[in-house]
Amino acid sequence: MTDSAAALVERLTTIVPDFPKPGVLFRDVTPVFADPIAFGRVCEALAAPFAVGGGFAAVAGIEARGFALAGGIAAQHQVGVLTVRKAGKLPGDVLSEQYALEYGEAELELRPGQLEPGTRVLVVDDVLATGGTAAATVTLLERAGYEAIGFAALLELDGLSGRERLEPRLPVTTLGRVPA
Ligand SMILES: O=P(O)(O)OC[C@H]1O[C@H](OP(=O)(O)OP(=O)(O)O)[C@H](O)[C@@H]1O
Ligand SMILES: Nc1ncnc2[nH]cnc12
Repeated sequence: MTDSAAALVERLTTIVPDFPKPGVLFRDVTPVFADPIAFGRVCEALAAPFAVGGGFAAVAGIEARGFALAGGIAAQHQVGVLTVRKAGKLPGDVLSEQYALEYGEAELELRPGQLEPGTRVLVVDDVLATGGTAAATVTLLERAGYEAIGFAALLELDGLSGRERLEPRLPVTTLGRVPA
């Protein structure tokens, strides 16, 4: 039988204890990216709920693992990619947002003016934990004048309220829930 995208994520994701800090159970999804069948299939599954209705005209990938997913989805749907990067990586004028993580503080940046105002953008990342990263990304996209139409991730971590934080702002799809 053909494995579903959710089954592939469950089977291929590995758990790394105490990374990047003691006490964190890190979910490493990079084996999903390395598997040619799984990568295409998860990209299809992440975007499918958002391809109906008005669809999306761009995909925003969050550094770092969101970049791979955004590229895969964008190629399948023939739309462009926006890269949402950690502070200090993008040249020129940037919009910045600070946020809190499961394991620290960080800042994300986006170059404005790359797409038409009102462009419908799907936001993608590997893992939804507290939702701080995704919320900061949605804020950056809105500040740039775009419409964030949904958030999609491979995994969400239970008990960190990421979904609860995001759903008042936009629809959320993930391919699996795992303990934090
Ligand atoms: O929902 P949150 O609590 O905000 O956490 C989710 C974020 O944490 C991880 O990235 P990380 O910040 O570790 O950076 P990396 O991609 O550079 O490893 C993950 O890839 C998400 O982007
Ligand atoms: N436990 C975790 N595993 C992978 N990515 C994460 N981002 C935040 N928490 C994470």
